[in-house]
Amino acid sequence: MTTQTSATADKKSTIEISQLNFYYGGFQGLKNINMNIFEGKVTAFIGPSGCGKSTLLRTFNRMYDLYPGQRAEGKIMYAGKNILEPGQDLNMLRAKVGMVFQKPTPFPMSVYDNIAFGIRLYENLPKGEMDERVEWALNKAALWGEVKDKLNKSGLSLSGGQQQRLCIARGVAVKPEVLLLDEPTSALDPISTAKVEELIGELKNDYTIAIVTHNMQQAARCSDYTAYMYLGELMEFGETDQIFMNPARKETQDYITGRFG
Ligand SMILES: Nc1ncnc2c1ncn2[C@@H]1O[C@H](COP(=O)(O)OP(=O)(O)OP(=O)(O)O)[C@@H](O)[C@H]1O
Repeated sequence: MTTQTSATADKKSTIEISQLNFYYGGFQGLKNINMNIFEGKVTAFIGPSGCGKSTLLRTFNRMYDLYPGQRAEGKIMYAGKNILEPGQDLNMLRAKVGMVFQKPTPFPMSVYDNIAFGIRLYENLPKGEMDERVEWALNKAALWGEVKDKLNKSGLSLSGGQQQRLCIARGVAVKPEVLLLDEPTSALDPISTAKVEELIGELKNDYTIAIVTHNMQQAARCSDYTAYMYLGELMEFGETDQIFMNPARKETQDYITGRFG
C-alpha cells in the first residue's frame, strides 16, 4: 500500500501508472504500482539495490520489450493511450520518452553524427537545419562550448562527463516530452555530476524528467517529487521536501537517514 500525500492530487500528469505489475519470467519485479509522473517536474526514484527502480523506469518507454520473457500488466497512460497495449508505435514512443543510461554510451562516430543519427531516424532535415538542431541540442545539454571545435572528432574521444552530456544531447535532439535518466551520474566525477545536476534543473523547463539515483543528496537537490521503492513496491510517494523532511513512513525515514541498507 503506497502512502501518497494530497499535494500530488491536483497536478497535471504526463504519465499515469495504475495497477502495474512486471515479471521477469516467473519473478515479479514490480507489484501493483500506482502513481503519476507530473508534467514539467523532476521525479526521483530511490530505494535499496534491487527494489525495482530501473525496472519501473524501463516500463515508461517499453524498453523491456527488447528482452524475451519480460512482461508488464496494468496501465501506463501516456498521450491518451495505454502504452502497454499491443499495436503501439514503439519507435515513436521511444522518441517521445527518451532514455539516458548509467554508463555513457556514445555511438562510435563523430560528435556531430552522434546527435544527427537519431534525428535522421525521424526527420529529413536539410543540412542547414540539421546543423542548427545539432547546435541547439548541444547547447541544451550545456556541451556546445566545449565541443563546437570538435564536431568531427569521435564521440568516444570526449571525457566521461562530456560523453554523458552528449548522450543527454542525443536524447534531447529528437525533441522528446519525457526524459528517463537511469543513474546518469554514477560513473561521473563530482564536477561532471554537478554539471549534469545543473542541467537537469534547466531541462525541466521543457521536459518531464524521471531519474533513478542512489544518491540521496542528488534526489533532494534535483527533484520535485520522490518515490521510495522497496522489494518491487512503491512504499511512499510525495513532494521531495516532504519525503526528506517529514516522511509518512518509518521505512522511508530509515532509508533516507542511512539506517537501512
Ligand atoms: N534481466 C533480469 N532477469 C531477472 N531478474 C531481473 C532482471 N533484471 C532485474 N531483475 C531483478 O528485478 C529486481 C529489480 O531490479 P532493478 O534493476 O529494477 O532494481 P534497482 O532498484 O534498479 O536496483 P539497482 O539500484 O541495484 O540498480 C531485482 O530483484 C533484480 O534481481
